[in-house]
Amino acid sequence: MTAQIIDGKAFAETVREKVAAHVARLKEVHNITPGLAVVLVGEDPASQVYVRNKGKQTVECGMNSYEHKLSADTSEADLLALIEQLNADPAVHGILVQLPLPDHLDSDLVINSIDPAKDVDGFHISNVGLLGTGQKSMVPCTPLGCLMMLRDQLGSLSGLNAVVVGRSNIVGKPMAQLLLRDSCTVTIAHSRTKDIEEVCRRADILVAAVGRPEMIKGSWVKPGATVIDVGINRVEAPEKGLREDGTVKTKLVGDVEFDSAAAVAGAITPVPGGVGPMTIACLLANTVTAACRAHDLPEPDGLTA
Ligand SMILES: Nc1nc2c(c(=O)[nH]1)N[C@@H](CN(C=O)c1ccc(C(=O)N[C@@H](CCC(=O)O)C(=O)O)cc1)CN2
Repeated sequence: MTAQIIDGKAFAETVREKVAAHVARLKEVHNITPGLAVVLVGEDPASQVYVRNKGKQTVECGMNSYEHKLSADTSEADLLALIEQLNADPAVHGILVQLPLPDHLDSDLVINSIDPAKDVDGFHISNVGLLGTGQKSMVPCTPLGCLMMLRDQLGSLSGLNAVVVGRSNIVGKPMAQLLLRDSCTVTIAHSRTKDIEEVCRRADILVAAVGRPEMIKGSWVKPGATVIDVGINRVEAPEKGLREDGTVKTKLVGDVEFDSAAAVAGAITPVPGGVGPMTIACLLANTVTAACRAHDLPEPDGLTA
């Protein structure tokens, strides 16, 4: 294995330390405590874990955490009423609705009902438009985390060929916008892309965000490339044996076949322990940024795009 492993867990820790330091200053100098409201609808087990971790890390950084757990059959009207209440609450600087939402709720409608200034996920249509036109916006957490790791690894990204595999609104598209803003030559590849392996092999920066376990093989990676794996896929791992109930144990893998890619790449993020921890760290960073903007105060250095 030749690639340097980019330690997202350690990097996220440094981001959280910066957040905590800025929160302490906001409290001491301005008597402001940033507040993050997280809304969870339903009982999806993975979402419950993410929401618990968000609340815990928010408090650990010195901010206020407001958790709203709603039953899976919550009506759209009730959810929109809660968001309206949070929009109006001056103690709440950031609002996040955990995705995915149950099928009967219209995610676009719900996200677009959040005050764009409090939209710490950066998913509101106004923030999408601002990012796309190079204006100040809230930046989606996962792509922001990827960008921070890339800048830390490579310094200037200017002129590099970047290929983003995946065109989701949450990761692929905003990731491409951020790379373009850093003057990369950007290609978005997806399920219909012709010669996708060849397209990927041209990438100095390869970001995998397709949600297909180990789709991208080492033979798709340009020697020395920086590979960012956004995928979090739970797959059966017969090599780990059986659980007590007789079912096969599972493990997490990314969208990149790690061993073969690490043999070729210059640097690569692992799964777990790569992009995932940066997602929550960047959410905390966005919350401090939102609080600073709400009070017309200078934003923290190095925590925005
Ligand atoms: N409103 C949002 N919903 C969702 C987002 C989001 O950014 N905003 N992203 C994902 C889930 N997510 C945060 O919400 C998230 C995913 C993964 C991790 C993480 O730390 N993963 C670990 C592995 C965890 C495990 O063992 O399962 C890792 O990769 O090391 C954090 C946050 C969808 N919904």
